Amino acid sequence: MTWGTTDLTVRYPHTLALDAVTFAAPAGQVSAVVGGDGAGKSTLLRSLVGAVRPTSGRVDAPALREIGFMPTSTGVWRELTVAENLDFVAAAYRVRDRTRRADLLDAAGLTAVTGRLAGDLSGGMRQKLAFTLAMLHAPRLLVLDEPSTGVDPVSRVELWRLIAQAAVDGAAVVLSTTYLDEAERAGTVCVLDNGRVLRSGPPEEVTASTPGTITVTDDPPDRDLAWRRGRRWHAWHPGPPVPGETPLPADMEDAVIAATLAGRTS
Ligand SMILES: Nc1ncnc2c1ncn2[C@@H]1O[C@H](COP(=O)(O)OP(=O)(O)OP(=O)(O)O)[C@@H](O)[C@H]1O
Repeated sequence: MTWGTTDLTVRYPHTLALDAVTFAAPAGQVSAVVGGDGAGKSTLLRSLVGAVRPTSGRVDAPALREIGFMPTSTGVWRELTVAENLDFVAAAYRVRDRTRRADLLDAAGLTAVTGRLAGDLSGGMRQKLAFTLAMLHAPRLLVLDEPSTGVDPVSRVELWRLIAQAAVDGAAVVLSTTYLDEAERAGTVCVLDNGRVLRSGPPEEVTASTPGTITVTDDPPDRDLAWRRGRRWHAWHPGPPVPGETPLPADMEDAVIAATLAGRTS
């Protein structure tokens, strides 16, 4: 089963947030949506869960009770304990399977803190609780809006393990992220800018289709066409390599930035 959108356009009063976006999220896979601030990531994810009404185009998603959604604001009740958060969602979705609940808590490393207020958890633990809540009713479509933002690198690894497992167990997982190294782990990547799809496909196809030439430099000729990587800069221009230039093979971060620059300069 594949969920997704076809030619989806969403217009807010002063903004065209999505412009004819076609996006596929197959079951058993993690599909990542990437792009800068305001690219339209949240609007696409919220459209999939029925929280945003399409201006035109189509959304294919399962019934609401078969969708799990983790919004950017984490989606936990801070004044409830971990156990009470789970009870609340279990009651709402009529989940009676205590084993699943215990297994998810265990996998998320939260078993020892079930009596703690969600508001007193660390940021990473809170994200894992939010993920557990979104997963509890075994949704067929799991939509996660920037699940790892603000999570430390160790917790990010653990969170990714849980996310990948949800896909292995058969869910179609859609997540947005601004961490482009993470997108490299997804089955497919959709690069958005200004509401348009710039690239989509498996990560290696997206990086292989990087336009123009990227080089490493200490002193980029045009800082609008360059980005910092560690202590050095990566610089981009739209043409093929010029004599004397050593082009750099793009990773996901380079590919997304180059595609965005190409989209804006063409
Ligand atoms: N409810 C709304 N009303 C009006 N404009 C909105 C609304 N929600 C989002 N927008 C605008 O639509 C565009 C896309 O926003 P969206 O939140 O989908 O982007 P995003 O890629 O998720 O960005 P960010 O990572 O900054 O949240 C932006 O220009 C934003 O200002």
